[in-house]
Amino acid sequence: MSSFGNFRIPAPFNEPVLSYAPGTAERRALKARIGELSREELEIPLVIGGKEVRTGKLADVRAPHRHAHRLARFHQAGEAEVNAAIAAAREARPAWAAMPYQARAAIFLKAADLLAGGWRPTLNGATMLNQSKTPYQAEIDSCCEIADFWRFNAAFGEQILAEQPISSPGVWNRVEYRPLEGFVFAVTPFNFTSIAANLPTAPALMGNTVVWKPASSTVYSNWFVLKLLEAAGLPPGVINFVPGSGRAVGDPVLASPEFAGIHFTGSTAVFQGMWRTIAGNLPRYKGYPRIVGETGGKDFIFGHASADPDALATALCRGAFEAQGQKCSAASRAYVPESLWPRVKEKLLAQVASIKMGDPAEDFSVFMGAVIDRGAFDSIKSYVEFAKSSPEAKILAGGECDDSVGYFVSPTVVQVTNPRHKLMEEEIFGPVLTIYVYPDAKLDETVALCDATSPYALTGAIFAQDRAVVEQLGEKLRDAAGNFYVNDKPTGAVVGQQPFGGARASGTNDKAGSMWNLIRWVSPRTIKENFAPPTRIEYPHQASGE
Ligand SMILES: NC(=O)c1ccc[n+]([C@@H]2O[C@H](COP(=O)([O-])OP(=O)(O)OC[C@H]3O[C@@H](n4cnc5c(N)ncnc54)[C@H](O)[C@@H]3O)[C@@H](O)[C@H]2O)c1
Ligand SMILES: N[C@@H](CCC=O)C(=O)O
Repeated sequence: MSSFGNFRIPAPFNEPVLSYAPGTAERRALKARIGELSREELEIPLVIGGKEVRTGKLADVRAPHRHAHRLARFHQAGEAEVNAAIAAAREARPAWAAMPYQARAAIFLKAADLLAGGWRPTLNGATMLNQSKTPYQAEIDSCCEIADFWRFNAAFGEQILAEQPISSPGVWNRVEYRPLEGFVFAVTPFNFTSIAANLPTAPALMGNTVVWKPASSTVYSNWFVLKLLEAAGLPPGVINFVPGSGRAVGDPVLASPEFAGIHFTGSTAVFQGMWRTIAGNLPRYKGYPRIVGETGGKDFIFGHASADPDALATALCRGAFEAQGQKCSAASRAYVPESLWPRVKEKLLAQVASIKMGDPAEDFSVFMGAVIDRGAFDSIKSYVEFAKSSPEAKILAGGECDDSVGYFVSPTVVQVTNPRHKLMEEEIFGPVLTIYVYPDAKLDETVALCDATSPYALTGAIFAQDRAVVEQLGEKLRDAAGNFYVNDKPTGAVVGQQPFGGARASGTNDKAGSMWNLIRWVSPRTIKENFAPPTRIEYPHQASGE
């Protein structure tokens, strides 16, 4: 980009969601690409300073719905590779930081266009195979949300740079938004390919260089994100790809004096552990590292007697079971008034009974795939078993767990008599919805329970037609969710429309895909230039006379 024009970032737009309905071109292209991907097992290296590195410490990535199907083996990083990645980030930083903002943004804008075009079936196919997502769930994640992150972030970054102070006569005040001094550590979760794409690229857009640790279970789909960025022209060393176990990568990264910030999404326990490590390491860092983390949730739907019962039941079903309930935003606990329960129950159970579960990459008619891996399966199963043995819980639907072919947990609806039941409090991160039916007359105390029952505050939804009630619930549940929905399910936030993130134990609420997130990756420098600097030290009041 030359300096002979004030170039503007093209206006961002949300990538349209394709339908994949029978007979469509996108369906044919996706099926063909899934076929190709399924036939080839990858061996995935680390990528440090643009060079592939093989450690020989291999781990598998498998298709959750068919664990016999190995998608890839990947090389895992140890301390030596982490140190090499930090060195590569250091080396790449000066040229990357010096590149004009518009030139950096152009790489991500190009990546978005490549993704929306020829790369679409690859990213969606890889996500369907690796995260067991249906065509729709893959499309909104690994195509649309990634493209949206890249296009909107480019525009938000431009907005930040345009934010300038006023100047008095004879003075020109300026603020430059410098990248952080050091490297940024991006640590990404398994459940959204889009989050894996956003966490390293948001700090990179603002001029930082990055060490990226993907989740071990999804190194396969994440690998294609890296290849796409390379195809769009990302220079070597800007994002260094270092898969490996959490501690093996995390500990040496957090011990580095050059560590300048972490961009994390994952569980609350891991984030809190890393925060403690960072606090302990503080004296060795050059500055105060930026700590940005979006974490767990125990997301609620609160129904009022004035709600449309069919809309409420549908939101419960879609909100709880899409993507196997493995969205941090998934509806996990619900409060339904007695007066509405018979109709809601009937509709919900009919919808759940109609859910087809299976291999979503093979059979496009399924609604749910498998949960990500053995660890997730065992953990979710333990909650289902707990519900089965609890005198305060009754399983209304589902409750079957079968890992013979894939890690399948059927969509499970549990009714509890105790609103403080373990299943109402803890994040399960699977297809389990727990419902407490409350007496209509106890609305106020049930709302208070909803607010206080879990340590999280990520997403929440209320269903009511009575406007006064909508206002009242919005007020009383103000701090219970960072993303709050009225008469809609609590999942499916769209970049540019519903900036995403929660508070309390759910994270730092820096809102992924927003200006507020990008501001965390810069360290502003204020510059005052005086056009006529004084040449004498005296002030006018010192002159003689009255
Ligand atoms: N709030 C949000 O926006 C949001 C979005 C998606 C997922 N999530 C949350 O993520 C969780 C599910 O994802 P997950 O199972 O991948 O989470 P996780 O915490 O198990 O893992 C997240 C990442 O942290 C890494 N990690 C683990 N220990 C580490 C350590 N000591 N040092 C460095 N890295 C380490 C993992 O390898 C992985 O890459 C759920 O709790 C879900 O609610 C939150
Ligand atoms: N942003 C996604 C959730 C991301 C967490 O897993 C949603 O709104 O459903």
